[in-house]
This record gives sequence, C-alpha cells and structure tokens, in this order.
Amino acid sequence: MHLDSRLYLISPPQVPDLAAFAEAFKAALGAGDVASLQLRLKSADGSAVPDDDVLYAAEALMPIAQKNEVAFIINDRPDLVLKTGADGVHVGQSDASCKKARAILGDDATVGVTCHDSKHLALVAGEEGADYVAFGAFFPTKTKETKFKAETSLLEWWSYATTLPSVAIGGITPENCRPIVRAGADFLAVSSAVWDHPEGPAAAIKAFEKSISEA
Ligand SMILES: Cc1ncc(COP(=O)(O)OP(=O)(O)O)c(N)n1
Ligand SMILES: Cc1ncsc1CCOP(=O)(O)O
Ligand SMILES: [Mg+2]
Repeated sequence: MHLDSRLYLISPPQVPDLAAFAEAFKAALGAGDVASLQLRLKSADGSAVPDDDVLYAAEALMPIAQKNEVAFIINDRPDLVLKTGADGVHVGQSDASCKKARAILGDDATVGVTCHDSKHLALVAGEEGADYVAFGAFFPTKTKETKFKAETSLLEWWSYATTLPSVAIGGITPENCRPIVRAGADFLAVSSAVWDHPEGPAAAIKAFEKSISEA
C-alpha cells in the first residue's frame, strides 16, 4: 500500500519582509516535494488583512510557485483568486460556501474546504464539488485559535470510504506526523513547523520527507 502524504504549505499569518519570505519559500521548494502553498495572511487578532497585502504577496510568490509546479491557493477569498490568477481557494465554514466559490471560479480551479472533525461537513463539501476536505486540528497550534480536535480514525474512515483527497492540519511536525500519514492523509498542511524550524525551511522539508517515508 502507498502511504505517502504530500506537503501542503501554509504561509505564516504575517509576512513583514516579503523578499525574505520569498527566499525562504524558494529554499523550501528546493529541498523536496511540495504540492502547494496556501497564502494565508491574517492580522494579529485573526482578522482579514487589506486586499492589497494579499495581492502584493501573491504577485511576489505566485511566480515562484508556478516555476516549481506548486499549486498556489489563496485563503478565504475566491474574488482574489480571480484577480490574481491563482490556482484555487481554501474556504472555511464561515467563508464563502464551496458552491459559491465554485460558481465564482469555475470547474478548473481548486476549491478546498475546512471540515474540522466532521464526516458530515466533509460529505457535504464533497457533494458541493470540493477538490479536497481539510480535517483538524490534529495537535495544539499557536498559528490559529482552534475549537476542534480531529483524530486519526477520521482520516482512516475517510480514505476507506471515499476517493476525495484529505488534508490534515494543525500543529503537524516531522516528529508527530507519522500516525497521520499512516491513517491515509493525502496532504499534510503545515505552517510553523516549516517556517519556524530552527535550522530553516529546507531542513524542515527534509525532516518531513524522512518521517513520511518512514511512516
Ligand atoms: C488546508 C486548510 N485547512 C483548514 C484551514 C482553516 O480554514 P478556516 O477555518 O477558514 O480558518 P482560517 O484559515 O481562514 O483562519 C485552512 N486555512 N487551510
Ligand atoms: C489554519 C489552521 N487551521 C486549523 S489549524 C491551522 C494552523 C496550521 O498551522 P500550524 O502548522 O503552524 O499549526
Ligand atoms: Mg477561512
């Protein structure tokens, strides 16, 4: 059985130095297999940042993703996906619905949906045309305040019951990811474990690849 999960990077919530982050992103991509980057910019209180901040960051980062065949996903905002020509959007349960995002973006775009710890939300997202469902948080995280805790049994059930890809998110590190990989997550969505790795993002990607291959 092929267990390999792929990496789905989430940007840090704040990117005060875009040039420095672009270099960190390049270093991550040069170190191993990365499937996608989600541009997720949030103010310190978790609220939205000005549209121009997202547009400016997308302008700098999307060409790097494209050059490396890495999907470029924008968080929350299908309208900004249209404006930038990004590959898709990730929407949560309080954002535009999957149906609405699909109506705005058409069939070719990627639409991913947060489903917390819920089979029901995931089945609904699948019916509404989601390209992937995201479950979490699997571990404590400082990147986002989370109310939901997902278990690996949900990933096992999902991969047994459906063919729609699953993304696992929340506090995932090279040290704790093995059970999630074994449970069948198609993607590991990671932010702080990559950007805050003490030896840098390239070392983080290599450590993830090692753990994934050993899972
Ligand atoms: C891959 C992935 N999974 C879950 C989330 C969380 O989305 P949401 O619940 O809308 O919260 P915010 O990220 O918007 O704060 C995500 N962004 N990506
Ligand atoms: C956006 C999001 N949604 C649930 S947990 C989370 C944060 C993921 O970041 P990290 O990998 O640093 O825990
Ligand atoms: Mg959201």
